[in-house]
Amino acid sequence: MSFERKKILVLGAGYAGLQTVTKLQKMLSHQDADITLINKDEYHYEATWLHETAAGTIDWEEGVYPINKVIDTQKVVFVPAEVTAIDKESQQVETTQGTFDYDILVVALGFESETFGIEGMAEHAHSLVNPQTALAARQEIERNFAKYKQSNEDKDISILVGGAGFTGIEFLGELVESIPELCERHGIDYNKVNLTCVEAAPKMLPMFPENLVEYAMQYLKDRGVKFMVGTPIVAANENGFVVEVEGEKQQLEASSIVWTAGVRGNRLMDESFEGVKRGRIMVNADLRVEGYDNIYAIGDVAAVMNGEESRPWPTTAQIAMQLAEHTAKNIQLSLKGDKLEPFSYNDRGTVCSLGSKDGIGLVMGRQIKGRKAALMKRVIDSRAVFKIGGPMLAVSKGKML
Ligand SMILES: Cc1cc2nc3c(=O)[nH]c(=O)nc-3n(C[C@H](O)[C@H](O)[C@H](O)COP(=O)(O)OP(=O)(O)OC[C@H]3O[C@@H](n4cnc5c(N)ncnc54)[C@H](O)[C@@H]3O)c2cc1C
Repeated sequence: MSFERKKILVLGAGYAGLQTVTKLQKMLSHQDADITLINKDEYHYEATWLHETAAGTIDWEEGVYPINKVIDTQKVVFVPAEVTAIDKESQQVETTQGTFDYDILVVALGFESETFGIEGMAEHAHSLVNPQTALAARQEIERNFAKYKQSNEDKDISILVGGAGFTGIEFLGELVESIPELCERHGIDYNKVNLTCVEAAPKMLPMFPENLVEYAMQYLKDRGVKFMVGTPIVAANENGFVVEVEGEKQQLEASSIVWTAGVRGNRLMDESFEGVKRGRIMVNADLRVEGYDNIYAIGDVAAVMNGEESRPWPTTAQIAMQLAEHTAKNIQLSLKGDKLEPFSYNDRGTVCSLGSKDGIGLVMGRQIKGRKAALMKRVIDSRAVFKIGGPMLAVSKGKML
């Protein structure tokens, strides 16, 4: 390829940013471009495994790997730093490790918790947005079990989960697996543990057909989970959630509260671009930001339109990785002076785990449940590791062995 050497700057090393870089390093030679990747931490984390860290079914180290392990350091400079500002006019990005110029920018700064202004939620509830927050939830749950045994109280141990969406249900699926073991370790009767899921909408898991939702709900109910659907949480405090039932406010007491009902794109997006809604910016068909031919936004910071339904695709790891592959391809085309290609999403389906041995899913239009779904989930999780890090990483970090 012969063209002027460009500076490509990629922000964020989640599924979107890291997949972009690992593709670019294969597609471009050192003479073609300077590639720099900036990420807060020195490691990549599997965000789709955070509920497992939070419930204690995996150690947090199992869901992370060093970024240097998957990048070609001959072609990519990795800078561990926090991005603090994006200046589109001067084509510069400010970070805690200095200012970086770019010719082409890929913004892949991912998601944060969204509490929709519910009073006290951000201060009092745990969220599952990165390994630190997931670990904090787990440590508090474990501390409460240890304290309970020592206190000789006759009160139950209560955990409240806000939200019966994908993350809330997957988290409950892990909890019903880890809590019996925690009870055994501390000599606590499992019947003394209250697990309650509170959901404002009348229905949980809206992306799945009714029979699969029923299956998941029954699976969790059989293991002691109580559901309060159609019950909005109006506040959170040191004692638990305040909910509204038939117009009356009620305090639900709990030793741990976890909020899983909302995510948004990175707040830096609202500060850096116009027309951003909840941290997500609408992108053109070729994944560039309107008005900026040299800026791509991908993953959870992007609203990518589903042409058929006239609304954006839900933000997922699956689409983030496809957006990344497409962005790498379009960057290569742009460097050659060729026309960019429009993105088209290949939705392969979704699997919601219920712990490590069960689950529900819609894959290639077919329904699956039980052990088959659990196995499929392990395949999906391992595939993400393989796609970014290749076979060696899939062997050491994947879930197939
Ligand atoms: C518990 C859970 C389960 C999920 N399960 C599934 C699933 O089964 N299937 C699925 O497809 N999706 C799932 N998702 C959604 C999926 O995890 C996200 O859609 C995906 O992580 C988005 O990828 P991303 O690369 O855009 O962002 P992220 O994964 O959020 O990565 C963003 C990266 O940017 C870094 N960063 C953020 N801010 C800064 C900054 N200022 N400076 C420097 N670096 C920064 C972060 O540290 C991170 O490394 C799940 C999410 C959760 C929470």
